[in-house]
Amino acid sequence: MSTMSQRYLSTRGAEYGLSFEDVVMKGLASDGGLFIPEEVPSLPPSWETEWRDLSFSELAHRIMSLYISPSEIPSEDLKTIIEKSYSTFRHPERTPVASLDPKENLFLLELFHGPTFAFKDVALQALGNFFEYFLVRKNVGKTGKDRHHLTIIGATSGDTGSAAIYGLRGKKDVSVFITFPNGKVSPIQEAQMTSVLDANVHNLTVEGSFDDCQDIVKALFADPDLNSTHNIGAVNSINWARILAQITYYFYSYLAVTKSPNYTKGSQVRMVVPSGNFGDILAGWFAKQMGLPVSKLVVATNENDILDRFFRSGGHYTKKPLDEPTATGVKETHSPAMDILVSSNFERLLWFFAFQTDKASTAEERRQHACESVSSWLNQLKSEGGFQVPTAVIEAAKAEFESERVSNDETIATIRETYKNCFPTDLPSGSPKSSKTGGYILDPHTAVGVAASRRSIQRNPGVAHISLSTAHPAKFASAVDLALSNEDGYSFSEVLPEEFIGLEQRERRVTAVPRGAGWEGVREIVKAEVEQELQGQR
Ligand SMILES: Cc1ncc(COP(=O)(O)O)c(C=O)c1O
Ligand SMILES: N[C@@H](CCOP(=O)(O)O)C(=O)O
Repeated sequence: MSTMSQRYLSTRGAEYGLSFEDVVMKGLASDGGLFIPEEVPSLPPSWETEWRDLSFSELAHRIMSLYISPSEIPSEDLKTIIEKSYSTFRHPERTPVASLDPKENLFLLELFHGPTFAFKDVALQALGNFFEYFLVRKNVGKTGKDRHHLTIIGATSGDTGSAAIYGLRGKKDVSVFITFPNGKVSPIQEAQMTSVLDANVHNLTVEGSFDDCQDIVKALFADPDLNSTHNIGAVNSINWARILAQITYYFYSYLAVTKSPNYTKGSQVRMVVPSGNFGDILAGWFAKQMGLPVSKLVVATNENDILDRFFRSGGHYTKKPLDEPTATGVKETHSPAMDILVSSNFERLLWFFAFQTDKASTAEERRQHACESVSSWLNQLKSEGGFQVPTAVIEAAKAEFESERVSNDETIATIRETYKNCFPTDLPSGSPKSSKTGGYILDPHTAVGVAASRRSIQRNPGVAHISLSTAHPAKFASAVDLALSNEDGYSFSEVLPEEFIGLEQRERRVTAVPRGAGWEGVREIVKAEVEQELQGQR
């Protein structure tokens, strides 16, 4: 038997009553919507005492069990999947917390201790193992063409791609295609992806931006031809498993911070999240909705600020700023993984706020209305470039969220000021700091979050802030060098993990999608490369 939080529906209403396996394997719903649980589960009443001293994997097991029926994945199997996923992390705590600025109650949640040094590993190590688990089960006793073969298609601005590749390389019955914007990911990120030569890994460069790559992926999901011949799957945060796996570190860090000697007992906790596609902070919202006592979630954007404009404009979600109608798309910033014009996961959040604020008397009617509202908003986004949500929806959103926009200059200044002024004494092993001065070295995405945290602290003195550190600075050498090259004791080579040494010189494999080939061109490449890969196995 499954509970409502273990059953899933599409935000646009065409599919409902799906299992966790269905939504993981499909990725995107057939109506273009995103899968969400029919209900957000509540926490057991004694969760805080019971969960306080659990390991990261044990905590993940408790949380995931609320969303995955044991009739689908027996509890012991789920435990094995989780333990395998996090055994690849370098730090025993998996996502440790450091006291970045104890005087200000500012903590940093380090999410970069996984194989590719970014927060995406937390979800993509698990997703790779979920795929493997379901494929092994589907293929018992099958051979050759009868085997279920999954074709993963993803878009990346740098981090999802490498984390997905590391989560899936060499796995049986799955091919992974990653599209990324040519020249717009950092050299280390590009090398991380293209130096993986396993036969089931395919990198494709696209002329354009991350949004162009994301549009190609969505068009491929909507293509009946490809879907009837290949089983298409997703690794982007459109895949529900990505959001689910990330919920764990919101609980883990809350419990870690409230146990820290640097935490003032009883003070409220805010969490600040550098945001692009809204997948990371959405997991925080699920945690809060389940009952995690976080007083506010703060969305931190770079100059690609559609989310910040939504909150500040009273609920207008629009690709182009109202006062900048001639703006022509995504800006290139020092935090390139967040150079995203449209945040795909926002649809999930809007669905819940539409559902919660609807006045209909039954949950069934409210669900249907929420699907209708979301479908109409997303249609408007496509046809008119934006939409306005009702007052009740923006008010509900503001009760849970605040937002900050951080400029390029502020990003660099924050990396510099942190290096000069923050010398945490409780640093986890593998944290990036100068061995001469002890100054902490932020990556530019994390710096966007820290700058937003500083502003939030000014308005809310005494409130504990957990700022999410989403990547290791070594992935973004140019921004870090720009901020620190003149600073005493700084040397980039010192923060370079041994895993990155020589990476850029390794042999690579990548296919360039011809300019103007569009999603149809990508489809033909996918078909040809899958065929070639399968022939190689026969
Ligand atoms: C390093 C880094 N920080 C922040 C983000 C933004 O996260 P999200 O897209 O889940 O909002 C990304 C990309 O997604 C990233 O790679
Ligand atoms: N920043 C991301 C962009 C893709 O977002 P996703 O979270 O939806 O996979 C990246 O690094 O690729």
